[in-house]
Amino acid sequence: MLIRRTLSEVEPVADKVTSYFYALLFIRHPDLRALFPAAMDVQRDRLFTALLAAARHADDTATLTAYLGRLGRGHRKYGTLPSHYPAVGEALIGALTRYAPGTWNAATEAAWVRVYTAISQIMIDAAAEDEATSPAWWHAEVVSHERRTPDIAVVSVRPDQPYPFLAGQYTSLETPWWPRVWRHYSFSAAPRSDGLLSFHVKAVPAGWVSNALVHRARPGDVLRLGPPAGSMIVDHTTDNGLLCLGGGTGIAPIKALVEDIAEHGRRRPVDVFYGARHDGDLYDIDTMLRLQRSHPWLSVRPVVSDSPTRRLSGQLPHVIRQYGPWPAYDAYLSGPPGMIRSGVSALKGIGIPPHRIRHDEIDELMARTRG
Ligand SMILES: NC(=O)C1=CN([C@@H]2O[C@H](COP(=O)(O)OP(=O)(O)OC[C@H]3O[C@@H](n4cnc5c(N)ncnc54)[C@H](O)[C@@H]3O)[C@@H](O)[C@H]2O)C=CC1
Repeated sequence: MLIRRTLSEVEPVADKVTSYFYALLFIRHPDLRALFPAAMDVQRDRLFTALLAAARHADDTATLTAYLGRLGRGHRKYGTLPSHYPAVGEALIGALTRYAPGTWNAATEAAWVRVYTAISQIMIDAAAEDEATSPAWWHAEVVSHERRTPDIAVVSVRPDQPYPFLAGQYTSLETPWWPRVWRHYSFSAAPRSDGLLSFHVKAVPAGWVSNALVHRARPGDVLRLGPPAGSMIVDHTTDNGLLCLGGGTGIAPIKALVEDIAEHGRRRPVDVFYGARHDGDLYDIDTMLRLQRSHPWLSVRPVVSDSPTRRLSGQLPHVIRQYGPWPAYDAYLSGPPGMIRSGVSALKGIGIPPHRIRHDEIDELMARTRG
C-alpha cells in the first residue's frame, strides 16, 4: 500500500526520478558507470518499468518471483554482482525521498527498504543458481547475412557454446559497434541440429543496433547473446490447432513455431496470417509458402494493409474476423505493439478465451521498437 502510494506520486515525474537516481548512483559509485551503455535513453525507462512491474505484482508471489528471477538471470550479461545491489538501493531511496515528499516518512522508507531487499535477494539468488548451469552470455559469430529488402536482413550466427532455447522465444543481442546496448530479437527457426541461430532484423530510424545489424554486420563479426526468454511457446500436451498472426518481422517466431510443430510430428492444424503493409514487405513469403507445400496441416495467408493488392487486403485483426470459427485453437500473435493490442481484442471478440492467447509482453515489444 505504502509502496503503491509512492509509485503513484512519482509516476508523473518518472523521468526526473530516474535521471536523479542515475546521477546519485554514478556520483557515489563511479565504477558502476562502466556497466551501463554510453547513452542511457532506453535504460532510464527500464528501471522504472521494472519497479512498476514489481509493485504491480507485489501480492502475487509466484508471478513476482518468476519475473524477478528472469530479471536477475538477465542481469548476468551486464556484469552485475551481488555487491552492486546495495548501491542501487541507496540511490533509489535517495531519489524517492526527493521526489515523493507527499508520501515519504519513516514507515514508507522502511517499507521500501524491505521490498527492495526482498527484490534484490530474489534476483541475486536466481543469478547464482543460473551460474551453475549457464554462461552469463554467449559469443556468436555471424555466418550468413542475407539482405531481403533494403532494410530487412536475415542474420544467422553460430554460438560459441550450445545455446538451449525453445521455438517462439527471443534473446537479447549486443553488437560490437554499440557496447552494452542490448536489443531483443526472436529466433526465426526452431532449434537446429547444427546449433545455428537466425534472426530477422529490420533497420528502424535511429535504431543503432538494428541499423548496425542490417547495414554493417558481415560474416565473421562476433555478437554477444544473453539468455533465451519469452513464453510464447507451443504447448505440446494438447492437439489444439494454432492460429498465428505475424505482422512484419513478427513473422520470425511464427516460422519457428511452425517448424517446431513439424518436428514434433503430430498433425495439428496451423493457420498463419502473415501481415505486411505492402506486397514488397512480405520478405519471407517464399519460405512460408514452401513450408505450406511440405505440410498439409499448414495454411499460410498473406494479408496486405496499406496498398492495393491481389492478396487478402486489410489489417490482420480485421481479416481474422472473416475466417473461422476457431473453436479448438490456441492463438499466437507477434508483431508491432498496436497489432498485438487490436489482434488480442479481435480474438477475444471471436470467442478465443484469454488464456489461449499468447504473445510477448507489450512492454517488452515497446522497447524493441527502438531497434
Ligand atoms: N524481429 C523480430 O524478431 C520480431 C519483431 N517484432 C516486432 O514486430 C514489429 C515489426 O515491425 P514492421 O515489420 O515494421 O511492421 P509494420 O509496421 O510494417 O506492420 C506489420 C503488420 O502489422 C500491421 N499493423 C501495424 N500496426 C497495426 C495496428 N496498430 N493495428 C493493427 N495492425 C497493425 C500492419 O498492417 C502490417 O500488416 C516491430 O515492432 C518488431 O519489434 C515482434 C516479434 C519478433
